[in-house]
Amino acid sequence: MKRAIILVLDSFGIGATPDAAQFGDEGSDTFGHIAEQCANGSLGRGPIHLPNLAKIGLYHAHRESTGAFAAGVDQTIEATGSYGYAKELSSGKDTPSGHWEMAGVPVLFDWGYFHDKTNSFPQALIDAFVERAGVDAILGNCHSSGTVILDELGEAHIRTGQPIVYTSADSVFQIACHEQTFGLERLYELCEIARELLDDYNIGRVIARPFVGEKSGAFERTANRRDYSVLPPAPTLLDKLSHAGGEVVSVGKIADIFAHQGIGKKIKASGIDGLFDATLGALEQASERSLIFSNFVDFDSSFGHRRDVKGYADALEQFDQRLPELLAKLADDDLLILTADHGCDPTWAGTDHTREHVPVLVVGGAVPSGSLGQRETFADIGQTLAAYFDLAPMDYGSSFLK
Ligand SMILES: O=P(O)(O)O[C@H]1O[C@H](CO)[C@@H](O)[C@H]1O
Ligand SMILES: [Mn+2]
Ligand SMILES: [Mn+2]
Repeated sequence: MKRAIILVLDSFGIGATPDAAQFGDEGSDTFGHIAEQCANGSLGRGPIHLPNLAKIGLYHAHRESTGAFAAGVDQTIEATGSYGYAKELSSGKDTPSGHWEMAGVPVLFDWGYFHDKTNSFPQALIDAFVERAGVDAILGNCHSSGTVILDELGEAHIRTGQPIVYTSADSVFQIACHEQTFGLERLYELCEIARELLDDYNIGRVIARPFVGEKSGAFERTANRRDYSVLPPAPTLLDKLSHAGGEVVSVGKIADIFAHQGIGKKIKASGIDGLFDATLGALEQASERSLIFSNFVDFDSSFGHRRDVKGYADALEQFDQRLPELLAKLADDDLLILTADHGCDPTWAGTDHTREHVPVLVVGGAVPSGSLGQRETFADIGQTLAAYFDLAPMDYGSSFLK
């Protein structure tokens, strides 16, 4: 059977790219810095232990990317998979760019951004949004971490009914509203209004950020997050496979990231275990010529952006422990690719993504084992899958298949 699985460990970078300085990210290394803090004892836990990822080449890929093994890892584990690391061709270090590029379509234009840290949004945009949304005003209007801003403005939002609107270094317009007092459906309506208004500003995503709780310090964001993305700039591997009669199964937020283009089945799940279970379930049901595409968002949203180094390390180990279950379900011709969409070094200043190499770890008989070396673009993944599924070649990338 020919089935492919892509697991995206959202934000799991393995070392700065050569152009990282242009992003203020020179020296960033999501995996390396997590491993370093685990090994030096500052987190109150021992060295990081990812034996199953190491067996398919994670430690070696990181060493090729940075020049040295990560601190405290077991260097004696032999890498039996195909492993390498990839640079990003896209101009940004955001989630849609990373995912579209791995599906063969890099983002070569510049997104629109709201650069100002305060009073971030143009008055004309705020006026149009407030009027169409039927609210008195907005709260926020600044750059912020999504959890910090809830502590600051969550109570005011409940009191006034005014939506909290914020952005970051990403091309995003995020709207946080309380699920009960404001209403989830109404939040989604506001996001659709914003999506229409923001096309003029070339903004990649509007994100609904529902939350619950009553008081500052006790607010929690829920799994009902929804991303409203613009369409990818060209047909992706997903479109091509779907048109050729294959099936693309989205697990987690993949469908949202691709603006629902080229997706057959959509499976929602949350948490590392929930997403892993959903991926295993999808694989059990998958027929010939299907692609299961899973995004593990928690690495990014719960740990990377939160600068929670221990949380990130623990989550990686949790993921690693689940990996053998998936490997055991692979048929001979299946192809499994583990990768990431950008970095989000939890030891880095600020709360934004970091411009990093991503791991490219491949399991499957079709790809020769050993080092895949440095890949010039994430699009090598899309090109490999196009070849694997006998589709016309993508415009970018070169295949790992010989
Ligand atoms: O701080 P939170 O709300 O998690 O926001 C983060 O999540 C957004 C989408 O990945 C990014 O733009 C980043 O700012
Ligand atoms: Mn991401
Ligand atoms: Mn992110």
